[in-house]
Amino acid sequence: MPTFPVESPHFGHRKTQYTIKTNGVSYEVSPSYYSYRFKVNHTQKKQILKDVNCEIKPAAVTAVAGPSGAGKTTLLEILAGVIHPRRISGHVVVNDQPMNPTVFRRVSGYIPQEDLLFPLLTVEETLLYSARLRLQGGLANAKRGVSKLLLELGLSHVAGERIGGFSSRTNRGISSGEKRRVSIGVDLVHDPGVLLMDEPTSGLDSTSALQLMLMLKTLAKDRGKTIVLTIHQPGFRILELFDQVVLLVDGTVVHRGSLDQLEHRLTLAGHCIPNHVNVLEFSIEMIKTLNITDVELESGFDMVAELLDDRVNADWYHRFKYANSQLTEMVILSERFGYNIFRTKDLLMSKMVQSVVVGILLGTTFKNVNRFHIHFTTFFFNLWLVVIIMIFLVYTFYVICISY
Ligand SMILES: Nc1ncnc2c1ncn2[C@@H]1O[C@H](COP(=O)(O)OP(=O)(O)OP(=O)(O)O)[C@@H](O)[C@H]1O
Repeated sequence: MPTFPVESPHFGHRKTQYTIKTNGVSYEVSPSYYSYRFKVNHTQKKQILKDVNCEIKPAAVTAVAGPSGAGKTTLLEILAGVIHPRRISGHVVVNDQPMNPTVFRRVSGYIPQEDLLFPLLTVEETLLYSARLRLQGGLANAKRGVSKLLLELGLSHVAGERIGGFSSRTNRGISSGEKRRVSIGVDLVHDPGVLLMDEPTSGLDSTSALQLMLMLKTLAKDRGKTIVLTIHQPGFRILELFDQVVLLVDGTVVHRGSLDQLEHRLTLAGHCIPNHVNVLEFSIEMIKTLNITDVELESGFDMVAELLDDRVNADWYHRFKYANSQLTEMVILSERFGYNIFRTKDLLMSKMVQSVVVGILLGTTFKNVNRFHIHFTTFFFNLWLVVIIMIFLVYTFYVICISY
């Protein structure tokens, strides 16, 4: 019986390649769920993906393209195991076995559209904390991995610079392209076999976008990574780097395969692609007129006939080991938190003072309760005051924590 390979990561070591297939995947959102998230009143279920079949090939770059709202991000979240297979109909299989999202998320890297980085840490520190959390072998091994990664991502020249805020003029930090590469680095640090990226080139100028895509292509070609990304309007040179394209419209796949095949289909359907427009851009424009029944979809893969039972999933799970103990993780996270706090001394002090003042004000309002002959002793007043102040302090810490 084949087993799902989960190996402890080693930099430079060629790891197992991954193929991901979706078999008849549909995704519906129930009214209560999306009313809550999107604050709208709907009574009917909303179907976001309909019967999606596709194959994500190993050691290749696959682009999921389509007009806005086509369901690209949703498909990527399903492929990444962010949306649990229980919430979809159909199957997602990884190396011919049902996806176990818990394990899969650990052997893959999912990079959302927004860069979720700590603005006050430097590029090197950001990667180092991620490496310490995800790699075995302690600080020395993490440092070795990070210096290799900095070179690979072309970030050595900004290693000591802070990431910086997005709107802050005083703490502008590194460029958007560099931030994107750091985000990729954070997920690349444990050498995952699969990288899933939502709009990696959005907000980048054409040169930075091309550089980033060239780097991803190298990762796929030279290091055997399975790369899936969503993309909006790629330029001509970026298009050449895609090994295959999954074109989505209204939650349905209208093309999967190479761009040459897409061009061939458009020509067969009687369309003439203008010289200055690339084939993907043109097909997204023409998508409504592209009759998908005219030309059969390329049959890129055989359906997985038989899915293995849950015992295999259990086996995957037990074979996986975290790089560090929970205690070590807590120490590393506390250290990172401390760093951030230390670098925001002014903010921390003002929040502390604010908490104490508000706590005292709120606490003293209950002093008058005595006048209404309720038996609160001085002890209870003081206790109440301390509780209020503590709640505000914990809240302040929490707010600072989630802000960074
Ligand atoms: N949880 C949800 N509840 C309700 N609607 C949702 C939910 N998730 C996605 N949608 C809707 O599904 C559709 C597809 O969303 P998705 O974000 O996948 O599209 P997209 O192709 O990535 O769009 P864009 O290119 O603009 O980012 C959109 O109309 C979106 O509003």
